[in-house]
Amino acid sequence: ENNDLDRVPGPPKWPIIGSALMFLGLPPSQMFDLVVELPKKYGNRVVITMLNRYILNIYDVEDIEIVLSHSRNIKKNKPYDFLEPWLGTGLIVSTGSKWHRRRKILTPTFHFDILKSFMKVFEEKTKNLVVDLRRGISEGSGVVDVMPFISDFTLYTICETAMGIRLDSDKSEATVKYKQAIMDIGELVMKRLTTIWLRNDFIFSLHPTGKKFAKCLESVHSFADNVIIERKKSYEKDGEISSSTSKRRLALLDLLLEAERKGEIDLEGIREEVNNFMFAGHDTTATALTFGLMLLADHEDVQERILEECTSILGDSDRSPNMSELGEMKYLEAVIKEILRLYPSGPFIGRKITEDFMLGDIKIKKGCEVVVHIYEMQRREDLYPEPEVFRPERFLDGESRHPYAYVPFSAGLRNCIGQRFAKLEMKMAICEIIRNFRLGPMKKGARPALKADLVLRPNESIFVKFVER
Ligand code: HEM
Repeated sequence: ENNDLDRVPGPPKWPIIGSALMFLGLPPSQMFDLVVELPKKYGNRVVITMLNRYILNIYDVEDIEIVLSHSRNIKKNKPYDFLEPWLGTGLIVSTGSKWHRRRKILTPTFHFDILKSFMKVFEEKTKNLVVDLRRGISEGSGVVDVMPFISDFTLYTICETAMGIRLDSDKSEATVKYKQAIMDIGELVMKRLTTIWLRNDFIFSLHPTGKKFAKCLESVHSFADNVIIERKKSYEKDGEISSSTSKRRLALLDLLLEAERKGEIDLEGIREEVNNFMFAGHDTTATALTFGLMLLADHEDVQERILEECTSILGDSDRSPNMSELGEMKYLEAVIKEILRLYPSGPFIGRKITEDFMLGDIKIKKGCEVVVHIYEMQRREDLYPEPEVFRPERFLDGESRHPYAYVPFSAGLRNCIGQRFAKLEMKMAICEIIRNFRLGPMKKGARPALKADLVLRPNESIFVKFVER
């Protein structure tokens, strides 16, 4: 049968296995480089085939707009299946009416007033981060491997805002196990994704990676279940959320329990969503902040402008900014935009097409997969002059740009539900770090190789010099 995708360029295809050979056994960083090379070699639309799969890769802003703004092609593609044992069919993986229902239940969770109530958590966790960094600095003679510090910070923050649990101060065995499992599980999923034979359920279940994955799942699920059951008990007892234990900080879980009472979701569904938010809200912001500190360390002028802006808004006071003050920080906002332009935490996202549609002059048929390459698009010379240069000013000088030229949080119906949460958290963290420290690079202009992971990651540790202000 005639398929327009057969006319689209791409790497050599062999019978049956298609282009799979070129990816086989590649370490993650080489895989990432290979993907980045594809449009340079084949143009703005590249087709890869694999067994019976057709995967169209797109890099052009107009194509990306058509795909992301499509109101019915909202199903995720194949690789997301491997997240299912962990995330179920929660908001990230679900589709169709289930996705619509869940999105409706969860949207109010990111309402302005609820985000405002999270500010206390952001503030407290940021203060702890500064203290931890100070310890790291003295242990490392001024040099810090930033990712582990930032990763703890974002994990503690999402955990407390989503479930009301303090992972940082709770040293009980279940909590320690949970933290470790959450840290390990993404890596194990990634290993499975990149190792062809581990994709088979039976082989995976017998392999050490699969066994470790099963253990992690057990810890994650039993921890989440306990939190939910406890919360439900006190919810039922009080008829409302007891403010003494929650301090009104359990917004996500509150809303979900409320929805359960109305019969809109069951306990299994609540567990799914708790897991979805613990995942989506942790690594994404951790990796963005880590790349951000690397870029800031290289640009002292940008640090100075951030500091000037903080001082002009907060004066001599050393208190943390509140939500409206963070809103006034337009330069910091541009800094965060520029960080996420260069290092979007989700470098590419995929769809499985459920309804034929036209992508310009080619017909995309039901069953094929489309991968939107956010990372490469946001580094296109025609959209961003000197694309590799970190220059927050490009978001301040009124340059006009295609509305889909900047989509680190995706766009359309399946955009990131947590984007305002993420921006507030990042703003608070960068603001407080810059107020306390002057950052410097280990080697000016050095950029780590990147690797394809569940989120974009550096292939090696990122070290930054910290000097107390
Ligand atoms: C800098 C940080 C972040 C970035 C760059 C980011 C990016 C994205 C992207 C690109 C998507 C679309 C994924 C896809 O189509 O497969 C997405 C979806 C999602 N994000 Fe984020 N995200 C960030 C932080 C957060 C945070 C903090 C939360 C939660 C508190 C969150 C929750 C979600 C959820 C639940 C979805 C699925 C939404 C749906 O399909 O309806 N994200 N995010």
